[in-house]
Order: sequence, then structure tokens, then C-alpha cells
Amino acid sequence: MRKPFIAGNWKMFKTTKEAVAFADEFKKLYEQSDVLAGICAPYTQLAALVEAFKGTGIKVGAQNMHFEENGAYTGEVSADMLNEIGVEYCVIGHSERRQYFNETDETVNKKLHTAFKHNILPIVCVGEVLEERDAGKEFDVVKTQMVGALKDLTADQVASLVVAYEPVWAIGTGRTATPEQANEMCGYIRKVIEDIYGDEVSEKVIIQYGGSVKPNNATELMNMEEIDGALVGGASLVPQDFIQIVNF
Ligand SMILES: O=C[C@H](O)COP(=O)(O)O
Repeated sequence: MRKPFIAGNWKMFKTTKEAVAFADEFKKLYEQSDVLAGICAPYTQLAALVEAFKGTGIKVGAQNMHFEENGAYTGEVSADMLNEIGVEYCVIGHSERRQYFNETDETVNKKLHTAFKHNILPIVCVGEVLEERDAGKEFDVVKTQMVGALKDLTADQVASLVVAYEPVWAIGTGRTATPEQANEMCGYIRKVIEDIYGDEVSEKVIIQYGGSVKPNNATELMNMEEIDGALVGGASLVPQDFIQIVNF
């Protein structure tokens, strides 16, 4: 039985002071349940959030990491550095990183290998842009991203993976995929995993939907059979909104 996982992705929002204020408020609202909750924050907020969420069960994730173990990569952060401060998750291959920072399926795959090596659980993002959906190519695009991401990973690693299906046209636009569209693609992603690793593995993978998830549409999306949670951008910035999604 997969435990739903609702993760917030703060992107480049909130100072440490604001992050701690969020955590103090969110902890008052959050009750441990069958739903896992987490926040993926900018690097400078991570240590404070790990401390603030200690003992609550709320997970902390980063939004990116380098694929090398260490080296002369000015401005970068390694998986080992994240692990050392108690970070458990890392978003990898978000469409904004693919679009603005030259992230490719190859770098995503390298990052997944390094993340697992350092006990960081990846939340790997895939999804098509609008032109690809309009051209009916969304399944091919997502399959290519998934096959590229999974290259040479072991069955155990894949079983512990979180995949976020985020159609790029639904991110920050207020335009959500319909529950049926989101469900269909999440089911397809599971099938792609099953074809490579078998159903024992594919049935364990948490597959989230992301793209304009809000308190008023979370229940419908999260109740779809193939959707195991959400990666939430804008609505994760306000504790009162985010808790409604976690409590869908
Ligand atoms: O990582 C989160 C997604 O990019 C979704 O962002 P959004 O909820 O603001 O559309």
C-alpha cells in the first residue's frame, strides 16, 4: 500500500525567518496521518527547517543538487552536504531547471545515481510542454524522460523513487490538468516502470501530480487511483492552504 506524499516546492521564495515562521504555524495545524508531508526549500532554509520539523514526521527536501560527489563547481551543492544536515529528499529535473539551467535526461540520471548513493530520495520530475500535448506527443515525451532518468538504476532504488508528473503548461498557470488527464499519465508512468522493472517494483513507486494544485482541486486529483500525492508550488507557501491539501 503506497502512502500518499504531499510535498511543497517553495522554489525561490521565503527567507529563513519566513521559513521558520511557516514551520511554526504549519506544525500547529499538522497531525501525523496516513499522508506524508514535506517541504522542498532553498538551500539556505534547509537546516532551519530540519530543526523546526524534528519529531513531527514532516520531511525536508532540497530542490536540486550536483551529480558529482565534490569538486571545483562554484555555486553548487552535493548530495553528501544535503544528507549531512538531515535533508531526506531532493527534487531532481524540475521543468524550471530543464528550461533555465540546461538540465537534461542525462544529468537527471547522473543526479539520481548520486542521490541514492548518499541516501537522498529523489523526487524526479517529468512532463510535457503545451506544444507536445497539442501534437499528441505527451506519452512519448514522458516515456523518453522516464527511460533516461532510470538508466542503470537498481530495482530497489526505483522502488523507493518518487516521480512527479508535472505538465509544464499547468505549472504556475492556474490551468490544471483534469483529474482524468493526470491519472492517465500517472498510470502510464507506472506502466513504463513496470515494463522495465516488473510490477512488484512499479507498484511501490509514489507518483505525484504537480501543476496548479490548490485547496479547491486537491481532493478530486488525490482521489484518482493512480495519483499518490502532489508536488505543490504556489499553494505550499501559505500554511493554511498547504494543510488543506495535505488533509485532502
Ligand atoms: O514543483 C511544483 C510545481 O512546479 C507546481 O507549481 P504550482 O503549484 O505553483 O503550479
